[in-house]
Amino acid sequence: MTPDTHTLHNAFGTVSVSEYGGQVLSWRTADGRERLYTPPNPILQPGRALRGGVPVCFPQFSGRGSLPKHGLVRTLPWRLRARTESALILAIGDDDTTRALWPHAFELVQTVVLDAGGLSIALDVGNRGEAPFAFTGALHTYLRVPEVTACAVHGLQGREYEDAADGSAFKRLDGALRVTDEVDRVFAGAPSPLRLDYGDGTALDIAQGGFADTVVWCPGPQLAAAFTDMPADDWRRMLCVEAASAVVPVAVPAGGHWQGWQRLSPV
Ligand SMILES: O=P(O)(O)OC[C@H]1O[C@H](O)[C@H](O)[C@@H](O)[C@@H]1O
Repeated sequence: MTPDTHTLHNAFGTVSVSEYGGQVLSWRTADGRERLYTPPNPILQPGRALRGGVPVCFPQFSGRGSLPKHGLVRTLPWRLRARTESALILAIGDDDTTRALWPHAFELVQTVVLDAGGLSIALDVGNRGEAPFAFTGALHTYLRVPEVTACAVHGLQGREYEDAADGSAFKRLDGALRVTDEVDRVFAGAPSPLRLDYGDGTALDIAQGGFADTVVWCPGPQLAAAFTDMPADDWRRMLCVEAASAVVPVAVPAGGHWQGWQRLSPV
């Protein structure tokens, strides 16, 4: 059965969110420009992560633990909890599948808002159990770009990062971040906002809160050629700028909540 996709259209554009993974799949600004990358023929298969849009990674970022890569919720059904003229709210809680791998009672509530400020996605992590838990995670945003090698990400210059594409070596970024090959960088305690200059006279401001880190990822030509779920040359069409808490796990006390968000504002 194809999971439902919910679409919201207002004066500021159109956004679509799938119940599969609670994943934002498309965001068009009022000028009709698609701002998120998804492959032309996305592979929708139960249990398989859907590439593109904004996957929600929880309770584990990437391979930083013993759970499946990027955690559990990107391959599970979420449900629409509410919608307004400017927001779609989706939620997921623990079930037998999640408890078998991660024995905690949780509820995630994702609020996707389309307004004059652009697109904002807020994630509320609730601990419904009687003991504290800790998680890592991210809003793994795939930004659509006209040509990634023409782009520059400003705001991270002078910052130290962990280079996951080079044995997790720690390095320092000189100048703007540019992409000519594989990039997989974790900036701990990253500043906000960043500015993505598309290289065509337009830009996107990327702000975040709650999430401590920013991860910038592009597979580059070699990795992309090995992917079965996107065309080999599409590494040029995407750049992931992810609001993440990847380095230091977030602790949520019993009955407590944590909130993190990312906001994308066209300039
Ligand atoms: O291919 P996926 O499982 O969706 O992961 C895609 C990417 O996510 C993050 O950005 C990680 O830093 C990368 O190392 C990883 O390759």
